[in-house]
Amino acid sequence: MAPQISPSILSADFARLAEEAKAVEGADWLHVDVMDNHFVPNLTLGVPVVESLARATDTPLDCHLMIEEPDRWAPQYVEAGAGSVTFHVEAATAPVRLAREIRAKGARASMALRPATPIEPYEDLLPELDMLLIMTVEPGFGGQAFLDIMLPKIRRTRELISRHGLELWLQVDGGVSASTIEQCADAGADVFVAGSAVYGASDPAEAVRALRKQAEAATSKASWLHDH
Ligand SMILES: O=C(CO)[C@@H](O)[C@H](O)COP(=O)(O)O
Repeated sequence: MAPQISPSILSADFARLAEEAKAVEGADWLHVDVMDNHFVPNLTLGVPVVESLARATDTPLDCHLMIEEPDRWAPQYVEAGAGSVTFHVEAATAPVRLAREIRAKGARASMALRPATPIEPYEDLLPELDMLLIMTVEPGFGGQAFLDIMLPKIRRTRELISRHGLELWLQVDGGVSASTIEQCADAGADVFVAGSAVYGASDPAEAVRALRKQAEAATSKASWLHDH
């Protein structure tokens, strides 16, 4: 799959969300950070804002739920118009049932891992998912430095995906920028969330195009793409 870019609205101006969503039309997804001040120490937005955003943009919404009780809430984000819903495995009670429910309701099912959560215990769950998100910062805030100690986990996850012959997308989120996106692509990521690198730029749409170009160039040279 060609690399995809998903600008994170956490770095956008929340008073102008519709305009900010339009400013990145041309991106593959709009990444919507849902935080409840329990799973992470920050509070953002909920179902009604996602419903409004879905009406305001043609870009599909990639909702990242950094919340407790995702089993209860995730289906409501599908109903609100999300094209992809990511829950955290650390918060989910029944991740397989939840992934199946998200898919049955018509969205892509995605599972996220905090930096300290290993992938190996979840190998058998991968066929239930459309995307796996490896956090490359501690979730909660935009603008943090990329954790390069996550690169081996990205590589191991890409190997598992290839070994099982899965179509699973591998997303990275946190500190992804012009300085780090190539390392992520080389390690095996193919969906890139970028907040400050897009909304902090003078031309967010151009920042998306530039990140995509870098990711495409790095992916075309990456061994994971050619060795399998
Ligand atoms: O989920 C999160 C933070 O928890 C991210 O989506 C950030 O919003 C990404 O922001 P940058 O690190 O790219 O500035």
